[in-house]
Amino acid sequence: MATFIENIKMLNEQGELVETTITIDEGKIIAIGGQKPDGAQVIDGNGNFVAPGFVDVHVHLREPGFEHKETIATGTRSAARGGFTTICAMPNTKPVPDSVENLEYVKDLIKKSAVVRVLPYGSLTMNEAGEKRTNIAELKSHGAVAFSDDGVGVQQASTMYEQMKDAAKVGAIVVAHCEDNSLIYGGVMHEGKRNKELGLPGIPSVCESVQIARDVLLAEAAGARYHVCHVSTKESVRTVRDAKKAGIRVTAEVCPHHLLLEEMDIPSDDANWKMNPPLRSSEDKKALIEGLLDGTIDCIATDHAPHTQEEKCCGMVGAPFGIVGFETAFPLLYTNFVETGIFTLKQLVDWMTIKPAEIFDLPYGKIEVGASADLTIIDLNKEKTVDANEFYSKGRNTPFNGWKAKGWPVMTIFEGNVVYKEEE
Ligand SMILES: NC(=O)N[C@@H](CC(=O)O)C(=O)O
Ligand SMILES: [Zn+2]
Repeated sequence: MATFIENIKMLNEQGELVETTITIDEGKIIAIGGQKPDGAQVIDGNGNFVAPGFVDVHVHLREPGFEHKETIATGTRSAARGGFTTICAMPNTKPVPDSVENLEYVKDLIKKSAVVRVLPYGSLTMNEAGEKRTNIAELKSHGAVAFSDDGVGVQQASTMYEQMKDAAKVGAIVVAHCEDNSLIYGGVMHEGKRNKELGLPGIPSVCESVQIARDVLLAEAAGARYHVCHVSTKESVRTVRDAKKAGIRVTAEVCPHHLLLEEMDIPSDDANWKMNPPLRSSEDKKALIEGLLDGTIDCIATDHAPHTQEEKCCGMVGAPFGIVGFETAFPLLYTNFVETGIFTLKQLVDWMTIKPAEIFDLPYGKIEVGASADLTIIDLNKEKTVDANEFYSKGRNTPFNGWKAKGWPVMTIFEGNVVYKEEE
């Protein structure tokens, strides 16, 4: 039976909101702006905004191996509640998808319990240990969406170079968490002003940018497609900008928290403010926003990284890095950047849909006839306070608890089925 969504507004090419209808059948969009087919089931959009289902190329679902933090079931329900319908799962699980066997195991788990589309990464090195290289061609042919050792940087240049050359041969994308281990200094937050006030060890900005600089040169030499995870510093933005100018095939993502927060916002030694890379200076934050606006940074990714309250209970030293992201990303960005006129609604939506989809060669992130019926219906006027206790994610680790925001997803549709509906 077809589904007919009426009383809905979508963005046109000019970025204006126009009233329309969307007809779905067999999981696909079959008409935009048409009449209700006989017998179709009707969804009333209540005059709300409909966006393509969000695409997030950097998420941590924790299963297999760390189910106490999150499972594929809870993580994908959390994604659906945030409006995400396609998410790329990072490989820092146990086991790591570093072999066909381990990748197939992860794919089976996804098939069993995911409520949205989960595309697993393969790792760059065995067990993400940075030593023995994985077989990129083989993992790609078994469905690895891209390749990363996210959670750690690849320390050895030759390891990265060899993997980039192998990736280039089969058109695979190398996705890098850039962090030079010799420059971490046991830091738990940005090496700047606030860490000194709090008496906590700092991670200097060069820890990230120096590895991006190395990698763009390696990508050039290898002819590889190279994507940088969670860019956080102004030097990183400049390095990516220069590399793009030189014609190197580099793309980059930025996380909502790095656009919204800076080191001086950290209220105390509270591990809900601990993530990797850390919140940087206000100049860094400004450079990230400029980088998005001038196209240096290509897309937004949440880096949804759930951890337990026990792990995050007792200050930054000793706590794991990472914060959850799915259920707050859109409203926080909409409220703080679109309502204030810094981004247009179209820019924000594009950075969360078509841009990441294009980088990763995915046929998603757009509303068009023939496309998968992945849709997010958003009430742009609805105002709500972030309440971590309401999250569908197992993680409560967010620095945004208590923030007021507008623009909440009220319904998420994946392959034609409603996978999230606002409770009321
Ligand atoms: N970002 C984080 O702070 N943590 C991530 C790892 C990562 O994305 O680097 C995690 O897996 O917890
Ligand atoms: Zn990372």
